[in-house]
Amino acid sequence: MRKVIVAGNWKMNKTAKEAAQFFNELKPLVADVKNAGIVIGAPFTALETATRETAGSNIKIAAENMNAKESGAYTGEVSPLMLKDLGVEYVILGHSERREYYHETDEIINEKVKSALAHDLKPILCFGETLEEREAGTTNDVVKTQITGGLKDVTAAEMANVVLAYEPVWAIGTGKTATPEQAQEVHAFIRGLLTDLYGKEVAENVTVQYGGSMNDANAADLIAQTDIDGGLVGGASLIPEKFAVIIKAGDAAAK
Ligand SMILES: O=C[C@H](O)COP(=O)(O)O
Repeated sequence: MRKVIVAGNWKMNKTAKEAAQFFNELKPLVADVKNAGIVIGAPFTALETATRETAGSNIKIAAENMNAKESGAYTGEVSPLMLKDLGVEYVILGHSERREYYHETDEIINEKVKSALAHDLKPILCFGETLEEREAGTTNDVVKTQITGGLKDVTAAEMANVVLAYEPVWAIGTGKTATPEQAQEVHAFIRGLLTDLYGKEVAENVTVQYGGSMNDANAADLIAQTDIDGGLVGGASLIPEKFAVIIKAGDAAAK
């Protein structure tokens, strides 16, 4: 059964104190959510607070990145063992901001995906085209390259623990959300690609989120699309009341 998951990606926002306040406000707003998964991606410095404040609740915690290695001379990096030690369950990987600002390639991202799975962390693998690539008509080529590159050597069995997030770069942080039709067109392509890679049964059960200016006003129409299974939300996930509306839209769609 394909799971709808609504995830927030706080990016470089919220101190540990602000994170505690956020969860105190969000938890009562979504306590009755039973059908959709809820995940919050928080900065490394807020992860311990986040897992403590959500222990025993229906909210799971994600890191926003990780190193593929378990330990070593990698100044400033955080390992999968460190994330597991904090009770983190998911890790966002391959976000376009990591690809753009920190030059993460499909090969680097694939190593991280495989390491996350090897350490019992669930990767949320991000991918998506730029405006130039969309205008050039190469959206499907870009999405195929990033998915096949990011999932290289990932087995059909491991796909049960993988979440995919289609995030058109031109929609991230811009307020220019893809229309439900635009998003569904690419999500249908992704479903077909997964069928080619892993077979129909696996493809039908992979959660594929949409991300890119999803908010409380447009979430329901996006998540209502056949092949959109929730969202990966940036700006709108920083505000408990707004993010609760998006979570409830996912919960309604999951019924
Ligand atoms: O990971 C989240 C995406 O980057 C979307 O961010 P946004 O909702 O602020 O456009």
